Amino acid sequence: MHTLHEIPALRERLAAHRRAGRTIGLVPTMGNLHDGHLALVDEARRRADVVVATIFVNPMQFGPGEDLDAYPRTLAEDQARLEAAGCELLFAPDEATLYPRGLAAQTRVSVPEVSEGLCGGARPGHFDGVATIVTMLFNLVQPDVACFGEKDYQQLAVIRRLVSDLHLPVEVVGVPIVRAADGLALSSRNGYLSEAQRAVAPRLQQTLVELRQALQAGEAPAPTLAAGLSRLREAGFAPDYLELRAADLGPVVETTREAVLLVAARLGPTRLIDNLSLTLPR
Ligand SMILES: Nc1ncnc2c1ncn2[C@@H]1O[C@H](COP(=O)(O)OP(=O)(O)OP(=O)(O)O)[C@@H](O)[C@H]1O
Ligand SMILES: CC(C)(CO)[C@@H](O)C(=O)[O-]
Ligand code: BAL
Repeated sequence: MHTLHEIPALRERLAAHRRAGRTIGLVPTMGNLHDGHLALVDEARRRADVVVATIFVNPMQFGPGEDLDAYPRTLAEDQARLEAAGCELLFAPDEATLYPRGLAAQTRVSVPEVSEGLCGGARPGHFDGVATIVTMLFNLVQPDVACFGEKDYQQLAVIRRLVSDLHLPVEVVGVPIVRAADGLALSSRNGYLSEAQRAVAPRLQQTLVELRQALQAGEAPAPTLAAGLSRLREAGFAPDYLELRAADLGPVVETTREAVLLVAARLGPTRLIDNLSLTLPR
């Protein structure tokens, strides 16, 4: 696997692959890779000839007081994992390479509606940062296909809308959430949890499973979600939100069948997210 830090070297290598008629699959990440990221690499390998991963802890998507500085940076371990997973190219630029004029002067991409509420409500400006960097990575790599995790459900919806609105020639593929044996969705931020918090963390997914059962049994959403919030607080979480939305993140209406439960909650300083799809009864 080749690790590249500069844009001209990336363009040169990608041009050679394109001249040879190879398709390109992109896996954007912030590094500190785990089996969830490797599932994206596997999917990209199935769908394209050459897999390009990127590692960049994007400052534009972090708000003041968030964990930009603390975010784990583990390049050597990540390179070994990507190489073993069959990734051909790793692009790991630094901030000055991607934002040479600095963040304040940077052109931004904003995706209305789908960026609002949920994580967009709790983290103002976050999805502008995500949409901007993903647009930039799409322009730099020009992939045929790009893989993103369904764990970041709203992010995936934002990226799908961005690709649709700007007519970008890339196929966006969502990859199912990879979980630990006890159900906790894998996340780099799980590494922030103390042993005691790690023991509590699976309650997040368990609560979603319980709520899904109740909703599918025909219980009304509002009191069911209120009971879920109480259960999370009793377990020690400080929830940012717990919501039931239509699968496209629109509001649930009388005719909605395909829906999704979405949650973000803090355990101490660590912010965890999760979601669970469900079919609502008639
Ligand atoms: N458990 C998982 N299953 C499937 N995809 C995942 C999982 N965790 C992360 N991803 C996906 O990997 C890509 C890179 O995500 P990122 O580097 O932010 O990882 P992360 O572990 O989710 O980190 P964070 O703790 O910052 O949310 C995203 O598309 C994300 O949805
Ligand atoms: C898509 C992404 C790599 C953009 O920085 C990031 O939001 C992530 O890791 O999910
Ligand atoms: N996994 C999405 C990146 C972020 O939390 O900033």
